Amino acid sequence: MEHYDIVIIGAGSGNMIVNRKFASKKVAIIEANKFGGTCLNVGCIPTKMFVYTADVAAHIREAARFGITARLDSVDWPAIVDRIFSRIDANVAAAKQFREDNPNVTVYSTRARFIEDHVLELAPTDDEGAPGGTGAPSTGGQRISADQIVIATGSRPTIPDQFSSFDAVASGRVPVYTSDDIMRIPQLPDRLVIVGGGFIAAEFAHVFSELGVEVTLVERGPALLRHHDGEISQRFTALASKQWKVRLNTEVTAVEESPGGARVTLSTGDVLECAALLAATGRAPDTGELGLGNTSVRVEEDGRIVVDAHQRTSADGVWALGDVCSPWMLKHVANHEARVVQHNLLHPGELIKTDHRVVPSGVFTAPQIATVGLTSEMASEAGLDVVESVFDYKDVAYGWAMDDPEGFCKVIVDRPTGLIVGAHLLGAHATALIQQVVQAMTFGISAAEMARGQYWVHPALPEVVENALLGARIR
Ligand SMILES: Cc1cc2nc3c(=O)[nH]c(=O)nc-3n(C[C@H](O)[C@H](O)[C@H](O)COP(=O)(O)OP(=O)(O)OC[C@H]3O[C@@H](n4cnc5c(N)ncnc54)[C@H](O)[C@@H]3O)c2cc1C
Ligand SMILES: NC(=O)c1ccc[n+]([C@@H]2O[C@H](COP(=O)([O-])OP(=O)(O)OC[C@H]3O[C@@H](n4cnc5c(N)ncnc54)[C@H](O)[C@@H]3O)[C@@H](O)[C@H]2O)c1
Repeated sequence: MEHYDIVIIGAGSGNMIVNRKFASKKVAIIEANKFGGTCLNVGCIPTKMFVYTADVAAHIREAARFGITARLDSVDWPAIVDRIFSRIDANVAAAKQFREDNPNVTVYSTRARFIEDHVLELAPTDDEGAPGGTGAPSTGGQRISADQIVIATGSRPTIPDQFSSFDAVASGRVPVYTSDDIMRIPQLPDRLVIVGGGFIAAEFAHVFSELGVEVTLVERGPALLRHHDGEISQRFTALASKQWKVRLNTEVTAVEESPGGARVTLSTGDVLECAALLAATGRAPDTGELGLGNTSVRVEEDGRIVVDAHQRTSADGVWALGDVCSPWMLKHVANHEARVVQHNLLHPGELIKTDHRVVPSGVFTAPQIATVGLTSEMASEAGLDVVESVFDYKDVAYGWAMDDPEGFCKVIVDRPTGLIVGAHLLGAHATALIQQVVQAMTFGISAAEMARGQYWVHPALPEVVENALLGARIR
């Protein structure tokens, strides 16, 4: 049996662990699907390339408001897909080649499964599953062992259980797309039903509707993005309902084949006709086929691997990082955790801890949304004494330039300390504007210091954050 110093399962964020400091280590990286994982192949990067494309279309549609005559004549979907994936696919191939060229690294392009804490079995190499994989575990594959094993197997999309009871879906006559495959469909559907109302639903609704597709969102809860701050969720739900058809408190009760594609029956009794159906109903940690039952690695009820602050699992010498163990399924969190594991593998006597105190996120929809820290609801539940301040884009000069009627920035400040405990933005460039608040929160800069202890470029958009902070000044 081949033995390694370190084996990494999953070449998403796991792939960034190995650098030249590992040159003296014998390493194996096992990837069942594509190098780069979710973010590069089917997640953050392609979606944002589609979102930018959709934003270009939106600017053309809005041009008349600014006295510019422009018309969106047509959308060339194959050209859009080609621009995005020719770049991504080339990167994926280069990343894999780079690893294969590392003299101390062996790349296994297959699925791994634990036989015991430090022994893995590799599935036959024709197992070409989707991210997270579909291939059954092999019983006759090669076995390898390692002193240290890093589980970085990410997460996979979930499809509501009831869908498997629909004949048309179970037989494959009506495909249910997920974020894994919707970006490479051969042609744009005329009508798309998206089930779900979270991050993925909000981003794809924006993309497809700006490219000319009629979009209906079917969300089982009472609002979209409902785990966000209440004011963000409410305002976004209202704005979304103007752009797309939004069905709240609703579920899909039947899916049948129809001449145009699919006929979708809702719990309200309404029937929707569509050419394509996208499930955006959440993601689950990808542990299903890892054989964790053969190990002493503990798993939460929701399938997440239990890790301590150093990213150690309950099995000695087995680590985990990213979506497979994190309550935040976000790439910047997976990257941070990978850096912690990287350090800890190299310095077993000086372990460092993961810092999850200030984790921001952005939803690249229309309008953009960004958030960090506590929501108003969380602050109130925690019984904190806080000051909240909201400032609208329309009340700063750059908001005039953009003619933005709906954007706003909300900051939540802890009264006793003057420190910012949360910030929430809805509006253009929200995902960039949040970064300065992340910085203040991370380094303990108070709202007052942040507002008046520095210059703010005039008349730039960050003035909306400056003014929100001024509104929350305590002293
Ligand atoms: C549509 C979409 C958009 C997103 N947009 C954003 C965004 O804008 N910003 C953001 O922060 N996050 C975003 N995310 C989330 C982000 O992509 C993930 O949090 C991140 O990629 C997780 O990284 P990871 O390394 O944990 O897992 P992954 O990148 O998923 O890597 C896991 C790898 O392990 C492999 N694997 C699994 N099981 C096995 C096995 N048994 N053997 C061998 N290999 C295996 C998989 O094939 C996969 O390549 C998005 C996600 C999606 C789906
Ligand atoms: N920009 C980003 O950072 C970004 C983008 C995309 C995805 N992600 C990550 O991926 C994760 C998964 O995204 P997601 O949008 O799939 O999940 P999500 O948890 O954000 O949203 C899922 C939504 O689907 C709804 N839902 C679930 N089952 C349903 C059903 N049967 N019928 C109708 N509605 C149903 C839920 O109520 C929820 O609103 C996110 O939590 C996020 O961590 C991040």
